[in-house]
Formats: sequence, C-alpha cells, structure tokens
Amino acid sequence: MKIAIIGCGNMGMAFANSFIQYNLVKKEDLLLIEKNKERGDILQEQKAGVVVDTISEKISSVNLVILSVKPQDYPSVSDELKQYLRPGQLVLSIMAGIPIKKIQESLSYPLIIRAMPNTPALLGMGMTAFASAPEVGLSDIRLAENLINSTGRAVFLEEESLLDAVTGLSGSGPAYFFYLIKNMIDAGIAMGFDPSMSALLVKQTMLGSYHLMQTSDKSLDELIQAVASKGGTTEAALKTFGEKEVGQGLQKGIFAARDRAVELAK
Ligand SMILES: NC(=O)C1=CN([C@@H]2O[C@H](COP(=O)(O)OP(=O)(O)OC[C@H]3O[C@@H](n4cnc5c(N)ncnc54)[C@H](OP(=O)(O)O)[C@@H]3O)[C@@H](O)[C@H]2O)C=CC1
Ligand SMILES: O=C(O)[C@@H]1CCC=N1
Repeated sequence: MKIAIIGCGNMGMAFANSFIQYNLVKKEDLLLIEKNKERGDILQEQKAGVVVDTISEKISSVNLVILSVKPQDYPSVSDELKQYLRPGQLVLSIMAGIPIKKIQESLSYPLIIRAMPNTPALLGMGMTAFASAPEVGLSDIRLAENLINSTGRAVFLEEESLLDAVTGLSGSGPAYFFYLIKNMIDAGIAMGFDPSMSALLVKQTMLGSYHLMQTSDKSLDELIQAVASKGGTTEAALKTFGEKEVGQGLQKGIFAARDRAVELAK
C-alpha cells in the first residue's frame, strides 16, 4: 500500500501518524507533499515519510491520494494533481465543503471518497463520517473505512449532503468543547481561583461527567435534573443560560459552521 498526502498540516498528519502506528503503510511508502517550508523541514527532521514540496509524477505510483489542504488552496492542487492521476487510484478528500462532484470535475477523475474527521484523530479517538462517489467499488470503500478506523470511529453516509452537517457538528465540535471549558475556567478565575486550580476543577468535572453520561441509563435531561436540586444553585445557572439563550446560541453556531461548509464549496 502506497499513500500520498497533499497538505500535511494538523489533519493530514493526524491521518499519516495513525496509518504508521497501525502499520497500514510503511514510512518509505508514505509520500508527504507539503508546500510550507517550515512544516516540510519539521517533517523531514521527524523522518515522518518521504517529504516533498510539490506534486509530481511520484504521485502516479501510489494507491491512495489524500487531499488535506484547506478548501481555499484546492484549485491550485487540482490543476497540478489531475495530470498525474492514473486509473485505479483512490482519492480521499477530507476538505470541508467541497462536494464529490466538484472534485470529480476538477480532477476529471471518478474514484473519490469524501470524509470529515476531527482532531481527536490525533489520539486515535476521532469521529469521521464519509461518503463515496457511486463509481467507487465496495473494496475501495472498505479500504478507506479500514484506514479511517485507525484514526477512531468511522461511519458511512449514503447521503453525501449530510457531510456539511457533520462538519458543523463533529468536525468543528472539538473547538466547541474547548470553548465551553475555557469559559468555565475563566469563570473560576473570575471567582478567585488561580488558573491551574480552576482548570483542575473544570477538566475533572468534564471528564467525570462524560463517563457518567456514557455509563448511565438516564437521559441527558434526567442527568441535568439529578444535578439541579429544586431551588438550588444549578437551577440558578440553568435559568440564566435560558435567559441568555445559551443553548440556542450554541445551536445557531453549529448551523453557521454547516452553512460555511456549504459556502466553501462555491
Ligand atoms: N483542523 C481540523 O480540525 C479539521 C480540518 N479538516 C479539513 O482538513 C483540511 C486541512 O486542515 P488543517 O490540517 O487544519 O490545515 P493546515 O493548514 O494545518 O494544513 C494544510 C497544509 O497544507 C499546506 N498546503 C497548502 N497548499 C498546498 C499545496 N499545494 N501542496 C501541498 N501542501 C499545501 C498548507 O501550507 P500553508 O500553511 O503554507 O498554506 C498547510 O501546511 C482542510 O480542508 C479542513 O477543512 C477536516 C476536519 C477537521
Ligand atoms: O474549521 C474548519 O474549516 C475545519 C473543518 C472542520 C474543522 N476544521
């Protein structure tokens, strides 16, 4: 198995490192194409794979090409890539927004899988949803699924258009989680804790709450109710969240992320 990754930033390397860790590809068979010199030099130093700075005929010999540049950089990538693609190669895009049809047209090439991962893939704890062009065969879909499984969980979507909602929900989701935690820590600091004590209180609370949610047979509403004693402190917080429309604000943010994914396709 030979793999090329075009754009070796956060997500490209999260994938590359998982493939290496699970022996799905050997470093000498991993072509890392990174335009950014500083990043390329770091990857060279780390001996992360065969590091190059441009798309070349080397790409013609790989089985799988992963597109992990920012969507805005894709037009220049497709112009270069299309001349080197050979029949039978599989192209896996993790770029937000850009639909399979558009990738097929820009590359004049049919075998495209589109996936939306998230950064916990760095730890093998990612969540990725993916969809496939109708031209891609079952064995290639399985191949992509096996590779994605090395980065965490994978779900196959029959309906590609849902990938934009996935982007808003789980693709960007880690940032919402960190945003929530940051604001809780800041509230702790505002109430007089030093930053490290506030961080400990908040992070352990979130960790314990996550496991409680996963192991409990109660619904989320019931779990909230179990914390919110009648006339107590949690109720005061929840009342304020309601007045400030925190939940609705969060949902609006997620819809905005989804809408931006749709926009990036244009
Ligand atoms: N970060 C995330 O949480 C997620 C990101 N994604 C998607 O993954 C893709 C990559 O995101 P992310 O890893 O965060 O981005 P990064 O900016 O970290 O990585 C992209 C890398 O590609 C380089 N690059 C740009 N043009 C080329 C080119 N022509 N050839 C080779 N390399 C090039 C960039 O260089 P330079 O910086 O100099 O431009 C950069 O180093 C995006 O499309 C994003 O939508 C999907 C899910 C989650
Ligand atoms: O912010 C972004 O555009 C990318 C896609 C999902 C997460 N990061």
